[in-house]
Amino acid sequence: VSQFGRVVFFTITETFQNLSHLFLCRLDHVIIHVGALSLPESQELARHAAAIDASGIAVIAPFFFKPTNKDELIAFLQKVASEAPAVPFYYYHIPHLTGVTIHVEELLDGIKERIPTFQGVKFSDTDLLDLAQCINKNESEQFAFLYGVDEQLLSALAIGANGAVGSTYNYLGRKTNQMLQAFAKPDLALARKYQFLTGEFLNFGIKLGFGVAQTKAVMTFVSGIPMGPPRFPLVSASEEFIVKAKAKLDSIVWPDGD
Ligand SMILES: CC(=O)N[C@@H]([C@@H](O)[C@H](O)[C@H](O)CO)[C@@H](O)CC(=O)C(=O)O
Repeated sequence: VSQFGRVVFFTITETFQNLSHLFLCRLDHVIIHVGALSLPESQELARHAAAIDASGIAVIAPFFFKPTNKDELIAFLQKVASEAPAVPFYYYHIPHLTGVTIHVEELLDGIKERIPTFQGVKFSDTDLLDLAQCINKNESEQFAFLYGVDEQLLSALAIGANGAVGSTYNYLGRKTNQMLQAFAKPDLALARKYQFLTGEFLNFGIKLGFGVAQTKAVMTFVSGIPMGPPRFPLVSASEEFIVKAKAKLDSIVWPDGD
């Protein structure tokens, strides 16, 4: 994970239909998301992930009856993690979807004592101050900080994120790898050029109504693998979106042949 190895991170219930395709390629790590509104359901998913030798499990904060402070959130996470006591555990922070805005910096304080398998965070938030504090305060730990706002990955790298998980890597992965190489050199001007391409595509898509359904449509036309429709209340992307998104992506991916 920390060397940007190939990582797949998904929700069990969302992706069973695609598993046959998944197993056609070699993956170094499979981190299974086992979060759910119901604690027993989440625990059952954690036990299942352990039984099938997942490389890790991840959990979002429950978002109907929400934890209101760090202790409540840790207590919930601990009850899930303890069902898979030998499996590395990741907290999946995605506050704009869960509505749980407890700072990760706070959560990490003493987390290893409560959750010995704690391995890191999937950080899907634009609050880079929180991420920076997490990294700064945990330098002596080997935590993985997997950033999840693709259009801001370069900024997260600059403050020490050591991995990434995101939807655009399914279709702008090569550009992102080029960005990582430029960042490692370091050639920041070149890295920015690649980062801006992701932003350009998303900005274009957002104006047409971009979300999970549209991501599935893009992944389908890029890979040729049918991703299936989204679940209600989401509805499938329109033909108009698909035609325009395809043209835009082609103009971004192919102009210089790389
Ligand atoms: C809300 C959402 O879908 N966020 C994505 C991003 O990759 C996002 O699509 C991208 O940054 C565009 O905004 C990831 O953080 C989440 C994700 O890939 C996942 O949960 O599988």
